[in-house]
Amino acid sequence: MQMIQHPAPVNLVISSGEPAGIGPEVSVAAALSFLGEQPDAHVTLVGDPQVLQLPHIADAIAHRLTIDAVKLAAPSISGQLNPVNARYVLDMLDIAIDGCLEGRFDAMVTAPLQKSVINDAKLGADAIFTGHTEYLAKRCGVKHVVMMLCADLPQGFLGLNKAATLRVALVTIHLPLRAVASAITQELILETIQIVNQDLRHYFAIENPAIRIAGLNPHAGEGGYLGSEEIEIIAPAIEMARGMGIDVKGPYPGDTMFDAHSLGHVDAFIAMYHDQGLAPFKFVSFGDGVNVTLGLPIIRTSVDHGTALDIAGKGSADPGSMLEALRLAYQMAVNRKGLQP
Ligand SMILES: NC(=O)C1=CN([C@@H]2O[C@H](COP(=O)(O)OP(=O)(O)OC[C@H]3O[C@@H](n4cnc5c(N)ncnc54)[C@H](O)[C@@H]3O)[C@@H](O)[C@H]2O)C=CC1
Ligand SMILES: NCC(=O)COP(=O)(O)O
Repeated sequence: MQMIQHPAPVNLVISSGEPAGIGPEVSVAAALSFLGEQPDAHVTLVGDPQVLQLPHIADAIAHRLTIDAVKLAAPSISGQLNPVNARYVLDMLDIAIDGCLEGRFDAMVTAPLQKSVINDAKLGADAIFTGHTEYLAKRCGVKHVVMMLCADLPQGFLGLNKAATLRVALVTIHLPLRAVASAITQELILETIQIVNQDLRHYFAIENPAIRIAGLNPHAGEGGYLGSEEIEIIAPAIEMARGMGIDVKGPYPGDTMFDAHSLGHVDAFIAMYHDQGLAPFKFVSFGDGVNVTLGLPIIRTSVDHGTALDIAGKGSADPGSMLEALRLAYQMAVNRKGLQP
């Protein structure tokens, strides 16, 4: 008799983020919903049980949830940042990263942390802590990673005649605006296009991704009268990528690149800097978007929102983005393993 093998469960790990923010509460709520809908998933939730405040958990999912307890340095009060607990936040991240690198977890999902309090804690790092993305790149020994945000938009929204997915990737990430123009090089743009193209194929099962890329200046430089980066840097990088067989078009003016009609046939939009890409993204999707780090040897997804200190501990935080981050991490892990969901 032929035995049908049940695929191994997909193991996800959650770092529950800044303890004074909404990270712990959205992590618990989303993990329980996700385990309820996905019978072959296992979730390890990392954090201090005092902060996580787990409710009663139904037997049907309790055996697929593990708590990896990390102790806070000092009791946490919702809405009040305490640099003493910054090490705790990084320790949780390290547990998730190490577990993914060692193959104990298939993917990691991060709740929001507060960048400022990590810096206030002066943990001995020589560089400013700018976010998970850069921290993950460093910990994984990768020079270039790409931040990409994704959201499913329903039929009817923005006049869409069918549901579509908006994906927005960034060439530069957490940089002061005045540093952006000098950071943009042909090499950086070409590598960004290559990483987006490769990971959309690998993790998102898109065979030949169609990519649009923005210019830097108003009207994409207006033929050189409003800036020369499009002519000297961006267009040549696009040509190189096209020469490698990548379906990328641009540079488009940043203010008109995102149009609802293109959502059906563009798999990813690439913006030159944080707010060029994330302002339009959050305007249409805030609340259930997902932040993915591309170019890593591991899978990492995250929420599209911050620590929301103003509502932490009040029970009003929406776990929707965290749930979507779990769903996407699961799907990416399944696609990587070549398994059918
Ligand atoms: N993945 C991460 O770790 C991220 C961390 N951050 C960090 O978060 C901190 C605060 O950022 P802000 O710009 O103030 O943005 P924020 O997203 O924390 O808050 C903006 C507004 O949205 C509301 N909000 C956010 N998430 C919500 C949710 N799930 N349910 C209901 N309402 C929600 C907040 O109450 C607030 O009014 C910063 O330190 C930033 O670095 C920001 C984005 C992502
Ligand atoms: N705007 C997105 C953001 O700040 C999240 O950054 P990261 O912590 O995921 O690097």
